[in-house]
Amino acid sequence: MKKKTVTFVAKMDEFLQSVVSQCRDLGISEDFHIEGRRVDQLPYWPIADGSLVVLSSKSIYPQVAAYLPPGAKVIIAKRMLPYHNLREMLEVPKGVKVLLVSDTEETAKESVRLLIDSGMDFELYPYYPGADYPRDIEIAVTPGEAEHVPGTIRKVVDIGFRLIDLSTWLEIYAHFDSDNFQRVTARAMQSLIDITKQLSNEIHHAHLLHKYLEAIVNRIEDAVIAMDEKDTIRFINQKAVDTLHLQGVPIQGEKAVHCLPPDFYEMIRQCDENDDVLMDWGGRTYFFRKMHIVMEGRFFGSLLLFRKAAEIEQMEHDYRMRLYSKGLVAKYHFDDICGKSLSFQQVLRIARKIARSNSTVLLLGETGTGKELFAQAIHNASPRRREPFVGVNFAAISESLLESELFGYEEGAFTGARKGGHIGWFELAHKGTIFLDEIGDASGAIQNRLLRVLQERQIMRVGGNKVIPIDIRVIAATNQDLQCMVREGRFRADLYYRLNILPIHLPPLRQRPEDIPLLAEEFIRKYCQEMRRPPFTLTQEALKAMQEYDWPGNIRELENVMEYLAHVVEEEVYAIHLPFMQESFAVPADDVLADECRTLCEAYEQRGFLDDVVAILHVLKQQGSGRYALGEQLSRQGIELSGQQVRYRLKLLQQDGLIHVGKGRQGSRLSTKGAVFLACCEKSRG
Ligand SMILES: Nc1ncnc2c1ncn2[C@@H]1O[C@H](COP(=O)(O)OP(=O)(O)OP(=O)(O)O)[C@@H](O)[C@H]1O
Repeated sequence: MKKKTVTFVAKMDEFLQSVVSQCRDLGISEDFHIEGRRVDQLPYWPIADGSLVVLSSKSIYPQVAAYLPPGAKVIIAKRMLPYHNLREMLEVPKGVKVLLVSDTEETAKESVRLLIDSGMDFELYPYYPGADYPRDIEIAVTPGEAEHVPGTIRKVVDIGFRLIDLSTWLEIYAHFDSDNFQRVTARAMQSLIDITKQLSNEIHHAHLLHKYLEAIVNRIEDAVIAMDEKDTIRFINQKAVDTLHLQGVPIQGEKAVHCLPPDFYEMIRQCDENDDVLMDWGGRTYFFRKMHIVMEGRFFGSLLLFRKAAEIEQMEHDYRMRLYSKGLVAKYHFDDICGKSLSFQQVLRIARKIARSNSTVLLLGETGTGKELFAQAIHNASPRRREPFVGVNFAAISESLLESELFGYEEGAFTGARKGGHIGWFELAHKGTIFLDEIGDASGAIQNRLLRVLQERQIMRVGGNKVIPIDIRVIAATNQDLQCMVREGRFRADLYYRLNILPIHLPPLRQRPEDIPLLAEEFIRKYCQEMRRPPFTLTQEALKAMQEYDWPGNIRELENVMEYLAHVVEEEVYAIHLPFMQESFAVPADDVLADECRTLCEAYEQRGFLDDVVAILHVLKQQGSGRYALGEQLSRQGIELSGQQVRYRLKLLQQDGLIHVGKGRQGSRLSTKGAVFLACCEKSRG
């Protein structure tokens, strides 16, 4: 039997195409011959006689009327939203203003009604070409009419053309007295069941995702609370529940003001967005941060993160310990640097200022003036203090190793290269400071590579081809005259200018003698404490000698002298105790003490004790010692003396004032006279 014809008429092709696919999906094409006409095609493509005519909307009837076959039955299609596309609508945040865009006022309003009926929770505004609309709307939804969306809209969700609804199909089947409509409803129901299944799967997935996120947030070390724009708590993790002692209190979905501790709520209310603050609550200090949750430009609430400050300090401590274990830590601070002379105070002031900047520093000064100390103090006073401090000494490492140590190397870069490659000092110093000590000793080849690193702030490992960006602050130091080296062509001028941005000149100790007593006292305290012995004092005579001395080794030399004295002197230090005086003091021709020592020397020789006595005094010159340890030391030198013999000789030396014998376990030490005596004996023996 020939199929009856149903002709659909619409303004747009897209509508007709969607009808064709709907007919195919629901099996309608098996019962009827389906035709489609655009309104503008009707003058030259007539509708067949006997065809049932279905119009896409009432509004086109006046344009169609003239082309209807005589006696043709006309139905106005009722339309429904394509539910299988509504999923996209779920991505639009709830409660926002949405523009519903269609081609006519009638269809726009109808679509709004359909969306509201389907439970969509938006503020919907119908829009059609020429209509007015609130300008703050940023999202539009359209049933296949995207070309009408105004240009101010940022995001468009096209849910596709509205479909013909079941009641219209029923009308079509009824018109032709066909019984097959049940099959159509069965298929329509099946497609609804499919959509429902799909949605329920998605809800299941969303539920799983929520659980998954909950598990993650519960594992975060921070306490986390998320509140919506009305201050209702939407999420709280276990850490926050424990910290605020909220176990068993209903929280999720409750107003924060009703369930959080009042003083805590007040505190978070006053906190500014994105501000890291330390706050005291419940007798503890917390590190606190509040962030606004903004999506699609709309405020959705706040996220609060907080944590005990002590925990953060512990973390920082652990991190520093890791750096310590790798030796990447600067231990000195400006407070450890002694010196009250005007010239030194001036240097300290400049260094403190420079520390705050990120620029390259060049420390200049003789050996032992404190260049490394300053480099560490500058790092520790800089914003990079929590990051690594890596010291490289160009004088202490061989040229062959230097390049690979500085820049690292890739696996297989050379014979003996470690598996997996090796990270270089520049990379280790990333985010921190690199201290290039004795830079004047860098070879020409290394100077070239250093210059490139300083210019480009990136390195390439030896044997590698990957450029690694590095963020480092450079502090260089030298006791050489770099300017002179540049003039002589031994140091690259461009490297010198790259380094000499913030120069600091450390004065030699001889130029600030007023600092000597203070520094000496500091070192006496340090070494006496270390050796667990009572502190000694410097006599005026000793201090004068120290202030007149040249100190070629500067503060390092002063420190060594104080360490030496801590070993060899008892209570008071005279000039003669000072090692640098001993050479000049050795055998002063007209000195009474020297005469006395010479006589003693002869006396010991006559008694046959001289070798033993000189050996004993030598041991005690190196360090103070108890009787038993002294015996052992002498035995190692091949001088075998019984305990009794050692005791006897020590008694003689004490009587002659050559040693001081300490109380109890303190042991014996060389005296000033002992030092002169030793010098005399050595001199007389040649
Ligand atoms: N102003 C100071 N106060 C206290 N200690 C100091 C001071 N200056 C230097 N020192 C001490 O002197 C010793 C030498 O200092 P440092 O190693 O920093 O000198 P340097 O100029 O880098 O020497 P070099 O050029 O030989 O490497 C260190 O033990 C340091 O602690």
